[in-house]
Amino acid sequence: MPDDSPSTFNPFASAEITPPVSSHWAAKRELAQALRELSNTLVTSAPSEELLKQASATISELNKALANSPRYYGSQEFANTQEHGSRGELNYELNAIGGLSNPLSPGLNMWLEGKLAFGKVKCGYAYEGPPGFVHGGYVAAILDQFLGMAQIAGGQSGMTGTLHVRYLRPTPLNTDLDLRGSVDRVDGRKTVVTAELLANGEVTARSEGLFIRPSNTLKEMFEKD
Ligand SMILES: CCCCCCCC(=O)SCCNC(=O)CCNC(=O)[C@H](O)C(C)(C)COP(=O)(O)OP(=O)(O)OC[C@H]1O[C@@H](n2cnc3c(N)ncnc32)[C@H](O)[C@@H]1OP(=O)(O)O
Repeated sequence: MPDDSPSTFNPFASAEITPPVSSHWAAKRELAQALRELSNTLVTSAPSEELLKQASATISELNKALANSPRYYGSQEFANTQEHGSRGELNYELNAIGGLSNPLSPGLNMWLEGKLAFGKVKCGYAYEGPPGFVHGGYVAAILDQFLGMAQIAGGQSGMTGTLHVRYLRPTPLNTDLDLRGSVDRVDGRKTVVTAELLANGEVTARSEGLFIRPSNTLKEMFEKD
């Protein structure tokens, strides 16, 4: 059983990708990466219809085999098993933007250095919006997740109340993107965090998020088993 102690798991401690907590998650990370590559190939290739249909049938068969295994719908159900990791560990694997075992996630890596937050991500062709550039919705999603983590630098945790993004220039695909951010101010349950997204050293988007630590009622709602 994985160690559930939060003191042994801090994926934001350094720029290094935190290793998976078990061989199960290591194998899932590999499969998620293979699926990302498959998505990239699908949106950048023009195979024959025959090959496309053959690929659909093969993948459907594989999906049936995977679906026959024990199923847990959402990270809370995984956590309830007490066999697949703590909530923090599961978020690191399954999150929509940073989850390394989630093929939809571009695998945003984030870490803290003192009061500053940093991140790295690269978006392939599956994330295209304007030709050659990242879809603005993904830019906002990446910034949302990053700002959410950066709150930790101010010792806070909360949900996004508002997110403001100023798109300064298109964000290129297939390019190492850097993020940097910090807590601007904390006022009770409210934390304002700011961040920038950079490509090749140039800021492509600037954002500010207001994060609100939920009231007890909401907290109880999220934490119910
Ligand atoms: C480490 C990884 C972190 C990941 C972060 C990822 C970020 C996310 O994507 S989170 C998902 C997106 N966000 C959501 O779904 C949030 C949905 N909204 C909610 O759950 C609630 O409205 C929530 C939690 C924001 C506030 O609820 P609650 O705690 O009941 O707030 P409430 O007591 O009514 O209000 C508290 C204060 O905040 C203000 N406030 C509440 N909501 C908002 C809002 N959306 N915008 C601005 N101000 C707000 C209120 O006016 C009040 O202000 P004041 O104290 O000055 O009167």
